[in-house]
Amino acid sequence: MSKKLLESIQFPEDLRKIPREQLPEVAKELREFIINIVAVKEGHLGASLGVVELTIALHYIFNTPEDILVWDVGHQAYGHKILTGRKAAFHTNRQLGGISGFPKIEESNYDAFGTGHSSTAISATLGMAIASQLSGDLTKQHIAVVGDASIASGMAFEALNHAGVTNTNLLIILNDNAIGIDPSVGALKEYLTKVNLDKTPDTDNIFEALNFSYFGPIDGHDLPIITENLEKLKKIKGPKLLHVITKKGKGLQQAEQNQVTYHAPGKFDAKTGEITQKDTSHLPPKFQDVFGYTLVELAKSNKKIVGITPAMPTGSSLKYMMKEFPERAFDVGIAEQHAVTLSAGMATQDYVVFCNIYSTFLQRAYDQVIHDVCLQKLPVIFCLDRAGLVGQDGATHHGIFDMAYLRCIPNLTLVAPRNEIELRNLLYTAQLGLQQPIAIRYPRGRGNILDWQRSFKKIEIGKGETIKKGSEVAILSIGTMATEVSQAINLIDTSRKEKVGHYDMRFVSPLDKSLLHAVFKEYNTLITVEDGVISGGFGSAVLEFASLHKYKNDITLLGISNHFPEHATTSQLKDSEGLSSEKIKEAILNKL
Ligand SMILES: Cc1ncc(C[n+]2csc(CCOP(=O)(O)OP(=O)(O)O)c2C)c(N)n1
Ligand SMILES: CC(=O)[C@@H](O)[C@H](O)COP(=O)(O)O
Ligand SMILES: [Mg+2]
Repeated sequence: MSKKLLESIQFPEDLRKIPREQLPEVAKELREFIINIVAVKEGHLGASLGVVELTIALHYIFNTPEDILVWDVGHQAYGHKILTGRKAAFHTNRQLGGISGFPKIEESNYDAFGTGHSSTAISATLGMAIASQLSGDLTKQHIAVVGDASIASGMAFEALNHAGVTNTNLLIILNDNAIGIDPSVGALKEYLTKVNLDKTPDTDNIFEALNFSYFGPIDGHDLPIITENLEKLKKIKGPKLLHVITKKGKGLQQAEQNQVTYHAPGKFDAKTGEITQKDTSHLPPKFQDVFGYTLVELAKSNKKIVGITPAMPTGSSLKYMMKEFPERAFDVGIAEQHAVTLSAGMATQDYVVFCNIYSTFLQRAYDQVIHDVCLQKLPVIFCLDRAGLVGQDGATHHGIFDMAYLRCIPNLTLVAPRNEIELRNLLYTAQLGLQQPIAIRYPRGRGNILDWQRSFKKIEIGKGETIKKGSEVAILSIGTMATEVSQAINLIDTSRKEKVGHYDMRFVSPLDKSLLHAVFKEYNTLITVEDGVISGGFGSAVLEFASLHKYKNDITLLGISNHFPEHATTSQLKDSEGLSSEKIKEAILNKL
């Protein structure tokens, strides 16, 4: 058997030694390599398969890492990682102690800029290109690879607007596969489709109107065509954009045909592409589905309800409402800032707006939350999915800051249900008519309750619940951390267990002051437990309360200390952050 070409490649300099006509064979091997490992280790699949040829061509034609290559989002950079020194480590992708699923500046000098959140690549690359210009380096190339859904985001447009009046060596590769995680949306998507079908006269070219030299569209799976175009572009000065048409999931039939599922399919058969089926019928629901199905239920009787998602209809399960009430559910694309202010606008007109955003992505719309929603006391209902530790996506995606960054905003109610039923009841309560905005945070994954579709009950705003009474140590938990706390208490022997009380505080803002006064008076020792950063979070709120009321109790805060947790399973992460039931038990025993 002939030796595989990929075996000879550790770094792009090895790739560049391979004759150009053999590059399609490298592409075939690289695809197989990605499929074989992702099939077992899981991760993002379709996006990387779609850019195999592009990845090879970029490293072949440009002198990376001297020429700078930035991947937007970075979920498509598996081929890039494999060709830049991480082939042997690729089986550790997204695992504890392994390489990151996204480009990471400290992982390799080929990862010019860390990513995970979308639409940052043009700004970052432009920054590098301007820096090169200032340093007098006029030959270095600066390349940003951006997807069709990501380029429609506000940040990308801001960068295009700036880049167009520079004379930098900036090359944007628009990787247009007409889909994000879900199908791309909006007028720009329609425009790109027209360009692709050659139905737009050149004078209308939107990128040329922004002073870019525009090239394409070209077939992004045809290596001779891509390499030829990149060679040509190397010699052209100033900002330029190459429009490349690719197919997400290219090379794996199932992934090409079912692009949404194969964005990140979990385990699958590398040969057939068949996803390893798990029987989930006996499992409790995912929190996202509790949101999605409950919203449909509520929207049936409350005609004022609308749902908004920035590009995550599948991940958030807003897709159920989009199917049932297409005129009242909106996917606005990767546009978190717009999603928030759009919600504010609709709320002024007395619509009951459920704006569902992953906790980590709401970070991008912080000013809109403060300035457009909370300052005006508009009763937008924020549903923050993926709050807490999310697992293998790692540092860029953990939803661990929301309690700290939202709790300080006046007029905003901040609540974390401890289970599916509470989430359902909070969604119900929120649409009954609130006088101010509310943020409901809940985690990735499943809960514990099978019969969660019970009749609705109103939840009193600002009221916590006593789960278990004790005498010496009170545990104050927020959200689904209640489960770990209950398990921790159950691990303690009966005589000491009785001394431990457990309170689900539910609301981070407003705090349940009467419950807190009672707890501070009954117990000497308090432990707060949260799946968020300690600085400024829920435990900090309890400390502020203690200070204000001059309580001198012993208080310990459990949560995430001042660092960025990496990628690993959520249970591994909970353990390393001191938030597993075992670690919480130890913290309790230390106090007994
Ligand atoms: C700010 C932000 N919002 C949402 C996401 C979630 N997300 C990850 S990939 C993706 C779609 C990207 O689509 P596109 O840019 O077309 O790349 P493709 O997956 O098609 O390669 C989305 C919405 C994100 N990473 N960052
Ligand atoms: C790259 C990205 O941002 C998304 O694909 C993200 O990984 C989705 O996360 P969930 O799997 O939690 O929906
Ligand atoms: Mg796309």
